[in-house]
Amino acid sequence: MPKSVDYSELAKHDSAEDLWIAVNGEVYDMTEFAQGHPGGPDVIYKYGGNDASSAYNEAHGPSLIRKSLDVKFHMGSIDPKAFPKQSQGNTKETDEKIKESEERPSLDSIINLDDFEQAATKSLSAKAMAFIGGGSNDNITRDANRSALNNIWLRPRVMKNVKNVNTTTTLFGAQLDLPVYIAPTGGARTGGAEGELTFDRGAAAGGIIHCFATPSSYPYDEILEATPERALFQLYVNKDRVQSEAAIQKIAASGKVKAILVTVDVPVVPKREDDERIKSNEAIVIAGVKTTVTGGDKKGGGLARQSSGFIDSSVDWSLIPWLRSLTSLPVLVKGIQTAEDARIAHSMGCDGIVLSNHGGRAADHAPPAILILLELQKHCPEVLSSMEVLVDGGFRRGADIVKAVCLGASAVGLGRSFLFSLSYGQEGVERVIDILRDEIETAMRLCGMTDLMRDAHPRFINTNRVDQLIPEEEHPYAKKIVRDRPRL
Ligand SMILES: Cc1cc2nc3c(=O)[nH]c(=O)nc-3n(C[C@H](O)[C@H](O)[C@H](O)COP(=O)(O)O)c2cc1C
Repeated sequence: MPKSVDYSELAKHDSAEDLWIAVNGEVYDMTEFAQGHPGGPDVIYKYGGNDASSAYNEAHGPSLIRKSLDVKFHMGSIDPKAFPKQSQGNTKETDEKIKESEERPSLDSIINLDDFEQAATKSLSAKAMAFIGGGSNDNITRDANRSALNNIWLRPRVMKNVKNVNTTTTLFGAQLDLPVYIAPTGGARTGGAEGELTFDRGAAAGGIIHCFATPSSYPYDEILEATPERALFQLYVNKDRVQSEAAIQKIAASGKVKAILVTVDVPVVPKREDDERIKSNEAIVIAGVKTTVTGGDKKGGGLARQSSGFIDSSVDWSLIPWLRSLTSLPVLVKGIQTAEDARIAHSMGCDGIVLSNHGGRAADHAPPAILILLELQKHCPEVLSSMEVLVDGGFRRGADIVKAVCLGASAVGLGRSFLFSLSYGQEGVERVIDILRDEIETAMRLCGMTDLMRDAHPRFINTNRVDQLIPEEEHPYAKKIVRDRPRL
């Protein structure tokens, strides 16, 4: 019989050094856990001594907290009616943010992937939209991902009998109907429905594959249970390596995970200003909680930057042999942005790489994803022919995917579009896949291709408008300046 905790007892534990919160009628001691929370400690501090159910439920599956914490941190049960009116404001906050679903367009009226983003503004909170939609700093790379794709032209060939077309492919032993996967997005429940669980079911129904993220909204065993056959797993290496080892063992034991994508492009959480603005406003209401974060520094809100928490920023290439010693699953490095690093990954014996700038959420001004693919074509085509090369960032049209495959990509990942589709549950996810299938097949037919993976070739595209953006390996004229006399 769990101990019963009353509100006055909960309310006493409201500081960073002694932090209890209530979630869905259960009280947990979060003092130790808060610092390692993937979303940063502040959001937990904010609810110290109080009910955090609404905020928790927006981004997490119901059982995650119970399964992530040692049983000794479960302090007992609390009757939700025990909360005084003002502290039930959390629910009101969510109600205000989750707008009336009647405003939302019907799924039938959604005809492209941008429509999903537009529709999501009707059902998601401003905070969720900022978290999902935002990139780093000025969003230069986020937006350039798309504009670079838009600057690559197709070269349609005609009279090719395109009555029947084939878009299927194989990725790490998984048969896919399309060379497309759901890119890993932490806390997918922020987009709606059952986050990762909905992605797994939707990907299976639509004949593609989902890569679930280390900071998932649900415990891994629940995600794997919802996965009929196959999935990919994205790994952020934890400062506490034991936790990463345990995660790898758990996902490998399921037999469903086909490959591990280890993400290396965010050794620190960059400055995500869209997200930070909203978080920093909320930080003002952190009342009576002792925390070193006060809601702003000279660079801005700063909260996202201080939530890098669990990611190990000391990771270097010795990571690859370490991963190899733990698992025989294929290992891909996610976040490769130069030909130099693609070559190193190749020489380290990785099974693949993911060309990605994290959807413009890592280094702002990093190159657009499709241009990294061109850089590899120019400087190290051997990498493309001997490893699986995945790419993500800004892909929104079937023709975008055809362009990437023409340049040698094995498959293309999409993050935000799938998150926005969650507002419509599994049907939304399947609809994204159907739209992409239709657009890919149409682009193939219009260009004279019948079998995508066989026929795709750079001759189907014209990259003249972006070719001057592909760097030489050495700067054409600038040299590192070594001073030959001491500074004055
Ligand atoms: C809300 C959100 C959360 C993300 N979380 C992760 C993550 O936990 N791990 C990771 O490797 N990439 C993460 N990504 C990056 C995606 O895997 C992918 O690189 C990016 O979304 C592709 O760009 P797109 O959104 O323009 O399709 C995230 C992206 C978004 C939008």
